[in-house]
Amino acid sequence: MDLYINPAQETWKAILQRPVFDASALQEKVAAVLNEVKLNGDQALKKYTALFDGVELNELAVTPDELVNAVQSLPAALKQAIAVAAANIKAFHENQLAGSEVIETMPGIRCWRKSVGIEKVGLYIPGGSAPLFSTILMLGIPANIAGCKEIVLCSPPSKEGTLNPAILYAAQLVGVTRIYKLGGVQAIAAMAYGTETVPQVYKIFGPGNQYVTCAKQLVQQQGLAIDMPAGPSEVCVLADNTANPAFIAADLLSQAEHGADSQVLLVTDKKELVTEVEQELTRQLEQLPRRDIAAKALENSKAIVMPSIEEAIALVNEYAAEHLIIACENEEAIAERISNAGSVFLGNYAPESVGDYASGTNHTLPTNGFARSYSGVSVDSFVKKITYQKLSPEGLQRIAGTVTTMAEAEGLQAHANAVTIRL
Ligand SMILES: NC(=O)c1ccc[n+]([C@@H]2O[C@H](COP(=O)([O-])OP(=O)(O)OC[C@H]3O[C@@H](n4cnc5c(N)ncnc54)[C@H](O)[C@@H]3O)[C@@H](O)[C@H]2O)c1
Ligand SMILES: N[C@H](CO)Cc1c[nH]c[nH+]1
Ligand SMILES: [Zn+2]
Repeated sequence: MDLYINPAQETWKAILQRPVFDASALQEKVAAVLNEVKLNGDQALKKYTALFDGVELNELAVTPDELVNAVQSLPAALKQAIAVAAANIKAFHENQLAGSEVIETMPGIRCWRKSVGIEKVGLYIPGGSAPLFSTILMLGIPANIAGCKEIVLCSPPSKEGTLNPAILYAAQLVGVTRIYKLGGVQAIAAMAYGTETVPQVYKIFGPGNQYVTCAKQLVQQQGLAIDMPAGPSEVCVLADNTANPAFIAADLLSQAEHGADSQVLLVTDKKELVTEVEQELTRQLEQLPRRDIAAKALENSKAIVMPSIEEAIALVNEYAAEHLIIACENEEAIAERISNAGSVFLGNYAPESVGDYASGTNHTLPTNGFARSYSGVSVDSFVKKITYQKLSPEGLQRIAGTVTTMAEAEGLQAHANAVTIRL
């Protein structure tokens, strides 16, 4: 990790940059794949699956036999863990479905708003380097609560042309309606445009690598809704002298192991803590099966010593991390002052990985500074909010003058007439 001590404010922006890659070359490559799928449908999907995933598929859809086998083959302990996680995620998200209260703005004029599930949604489940079946719970459960009717899922196949049984099990558990062996740009293209096999959806959800994220952004420019740019995972730990260096190192490594393009940050007012955390990182890294990936991510990562916790909070808000852990005394008071973060973990006993799997909050979160303006996925992401109104004859009489005066001032006589004709 690069170390910065008391950096001047003018340097923060440069220090807090995410790992950069050549976005122009990426966009060109992604746009070409999107276009080919749009033109050639399934044939292009199979071509790119062979090219990028190294497998020739005859069938893109998962078969009923594969679904049955997945349920049978999954260990009972994993099914039990998935059940506990799913129950917590359901409990947290169910509470988000807002009721439709009727507001009488004037006597005889009643207005209300109702959340209606987006009919067809597409879920992208990453699977390039790890089969993230937990993401199915994070997307499928709110989609279900929202009342989405068609829930399409795409995830990259293995070299043997299979999907991990845990992916197939979780998909069935949350009520996914169609499952396809498709990854990367080709998966996003299939759901965005539709092909002979894959139905077109109205909104695409889910995290992914740089190809997936770029494809989602390009189809958004073409008019399709997406959840948000949820790219390489990040965590920022804000720590003072009450923090435990071994816990911090474990938290940093938990996100570093996602991918070489992940970034983790330690921000503290205690210089010695950095040395202690670095020693722990070395010790814990050696024991990780994904140590090569995590070690690469640590090369993109930073430890920043600030003169005070006050300034550390300002820097953390500037960074807008996907995940923020506050391992400080007065963590609740500090949390009140956080204005930019995807999800916040308070105290020494809230490791970020509990949020990744099972505490109940959603792990599909904005990365790359997008937490300044985007929220993570919730039930809201899966609904449209339709407004309604009903007026009585007396209600219309009451508001007529207001509307006709305004319509005539805008020079829109037909608007005014639509009111006066009824009086
Ligand atoms: N922000 C969040 O909420 C969140 C949540 C979970 C995971 N993530 C992130 O999701 C990412 C998952 O990435 P992943 O790679 O493991 O899986 P992935 O499923 O996103 O990507 C795999 C696909 O990428 C495509 N691909 C690979 N190399 C390519 C190339 N050279 N050209 C074109 N396409 C190519 C392939 O089609 C492959 O199927 C990680 O970066 C992780 O940090 C983020
Ligand atoms: N940390 C990821 C979001 O950035 C989510 C995840 C899934 N599995 C493990 N972690
Ligand atoms: Zn994670």
